Amino acid sequence: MALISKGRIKGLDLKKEFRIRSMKPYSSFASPLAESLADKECFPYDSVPNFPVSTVPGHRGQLVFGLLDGVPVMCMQGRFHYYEGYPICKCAMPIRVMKMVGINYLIATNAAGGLNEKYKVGDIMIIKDHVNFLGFAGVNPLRGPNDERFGPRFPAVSRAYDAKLRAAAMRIGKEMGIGHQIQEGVYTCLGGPSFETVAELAAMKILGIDAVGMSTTYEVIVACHSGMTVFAFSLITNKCVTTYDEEVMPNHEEVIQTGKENEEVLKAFVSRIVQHITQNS
Ligand SMILES: O=P(O)(O)O[C@H]1O[C@H](CO)[C@@H](O)[C@H]1O
Ligand code: HPA
Repeated sequence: MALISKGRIKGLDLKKEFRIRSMKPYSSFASPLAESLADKECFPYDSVPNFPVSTVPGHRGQLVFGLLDGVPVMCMQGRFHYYEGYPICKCAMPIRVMKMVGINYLIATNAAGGLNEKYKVGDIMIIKDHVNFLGFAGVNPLRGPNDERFGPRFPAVSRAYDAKLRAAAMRIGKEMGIGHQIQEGVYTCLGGPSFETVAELAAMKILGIDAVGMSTTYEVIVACHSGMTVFAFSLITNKCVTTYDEEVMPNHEEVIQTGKENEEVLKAFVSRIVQHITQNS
């Protein structure tokens, strides 16, 4: 989800480049947060020229524009993952569309497995940093010719996750009475779609990783490259299976179920962070 503000990127014309005028407003299904927006306009991904289409069960496929408690926002219902078969730059393309429509703040959320033993299912982990395993193998969304209109060839990402917003989110969590559920940690993105092996998780623990997923880092890199301010968090939807004798295996159903159970609290959390951003920017 992202906040729309003035100041579209110079030299880029969204209407011209994406023929946005040809997109038909559409509304059928929606996640509760996007559903709760006022004055919504929805655009299914397959109506946007050159846009990828989400193939993951539980991941919807439309862009939703509207007002969240009076603040103009753009939501993605359904994101793109490398394991779906798209090049990584295409997975991150919606972030560039956001930049082009004048967005300067990105709030990225994901479902992740809790590797840190202190984490419980249902915890919210504010992301303070990431380990981009895909990038270790050269799978970086900025690979290829650099488009200078968005940002520099070699962007720094060492402060990708805004420290002030992280602190504010921590405060907001406490004010909401969910302080005990809020964590702060390091997220990693794996290629997926297979979940991790026990040995892989043991290695990741040594690296200081707290939560494991298959998204977000490539979106954050692209947002950071184009100068957007980023806040991101993981909902810990399951505990990582770190021994060979656990009865339950990692599964997507548990991920979906935990997401559903926490919809309302996440919606309120995001809404309050959005209010904080508008009051402080
Ligand atoms: O990161 P998001 O898109 O929230 O989803 C996470 O949940 C799915 C696995 O259950 C994977 O797609 C993983 O990345
Ligand atoms: N591993 C990887 N990705 C995930 C997980 C997990 O345990 N849970 C949700 N997305």
